[in-house]
Amino acid sequence: MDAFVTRKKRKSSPESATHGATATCADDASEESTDVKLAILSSLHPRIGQETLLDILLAHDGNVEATTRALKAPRLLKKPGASTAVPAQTSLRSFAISSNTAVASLSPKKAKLLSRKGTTLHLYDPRDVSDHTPCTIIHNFLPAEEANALLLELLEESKSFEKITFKLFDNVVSSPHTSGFYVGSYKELQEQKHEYVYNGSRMTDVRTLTPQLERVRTRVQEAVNREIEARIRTRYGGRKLKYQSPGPWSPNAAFVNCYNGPQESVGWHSDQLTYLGPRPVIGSLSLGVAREFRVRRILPTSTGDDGPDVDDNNKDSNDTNPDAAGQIAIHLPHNSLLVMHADMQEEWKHCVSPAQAIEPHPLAGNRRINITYRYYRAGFHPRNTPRCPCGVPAVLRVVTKKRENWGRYFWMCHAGNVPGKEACAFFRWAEFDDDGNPVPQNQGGTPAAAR
Ligand SMILES: O=C(O)CCC(=O)C(=O)O
Ligand SMILES: [Fe+2]
Repeated sequence: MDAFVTRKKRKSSPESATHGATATCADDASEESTDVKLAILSSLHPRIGQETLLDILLAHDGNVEATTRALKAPRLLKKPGASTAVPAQTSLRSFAISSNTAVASLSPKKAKLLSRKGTTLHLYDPRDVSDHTPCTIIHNFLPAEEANALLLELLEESKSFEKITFKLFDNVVSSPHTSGFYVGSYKELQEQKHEYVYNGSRMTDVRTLTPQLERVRTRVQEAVNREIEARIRTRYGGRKLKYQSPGPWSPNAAFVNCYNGPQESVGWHSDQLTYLGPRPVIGSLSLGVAREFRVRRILPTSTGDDGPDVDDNNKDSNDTNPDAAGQIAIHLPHNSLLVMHADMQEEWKHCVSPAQAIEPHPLAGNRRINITYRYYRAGFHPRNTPRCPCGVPAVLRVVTKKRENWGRYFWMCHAGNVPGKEACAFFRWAEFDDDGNPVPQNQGGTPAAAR
């Protein structure tokens, strides 16, 4: 087994060098653990079952390149009676339970090792999700009748949902799914309509939480607070992250998304920090048709640009290589609660990509309903945050692409997202205390060019 972890890196062979991603995977894999190697092999050879892959990997001393070469040999693939069925589940946990040898060789893993350029790692098991992503998932979260009652209520609501429109460079585009926005009280509803700005516009359709949304909010709140505590204890070394709110998470708003059919989706993005503050936690409940939620790390580059030309949905409009970090797909079945933890929004992007096929749900047909419960922090109410000279509340963003200043937060003008309006040059570094509360600053901004 030592060979799995101590083998030195080899140079690419001329053969592998002609096969871009394959060459990279094979070279880098030589020092990694069995499960990582299996994940890579599974991505390179999706038609071959994991037990077979493990057997062949073991027979080749843990050498991924040799295993790949052997797998290309026709006798292995075309053996009469040999199964080449696509496994229903390609999760790390299933690698682990498929062989005692694999269990023995498992080591603590880092997500960055697991997903690779051009590959997608599929996670089904809650332990895999919490080990390899900044999320945790609870399956069968609500009692079945409660989940169904909420689903039916929101299917009815969703009949009047609309697509969100926003400006992307010079075009006005609309989201490839519909949504509705809910808050806890009439007062909050009025504030949302008159003080908050989203994508450069005021929201006209704001609703108060329906009875089921309200009831479920309490359950989500309790579960998410438990998950936050567990995450801090088990992953953050016992201390909350810098800027993470120390208080209990108490959701006061919910975006409800409806994906009607396999083609409806949401593109790669991070959720806006403007009203949630830094290091936010989000509780995301899925109902109806099961879909894949994909996540990937944001890779900083020396040339990356976090400047004003990036739209404020933090969409990947200027990302030329969205696959560079590899992707992890988290399976979201009906009645599952996904918690996006405090290390998610600033460091990872997520999306719900179009599906090739979906399995209709008995109550929802082709529809998937998703509720993201969110905690709008008082310190980030627009009356407490900077406003730029155009009169539009500034948006809060974080440097994620440039290595220089990576992780620094800033306020910038949002008017570029208002159709027909040009953004002004308002820019100011944001300052927070350790708990993520804004530190009062004088009002002046700095021209973007002077950064
Ligand atoms: O539908 C989902 O699971 C995710 C939705 C989402 O990312 C969002 O509303 O920001
Ligand atoms: Fe999101």
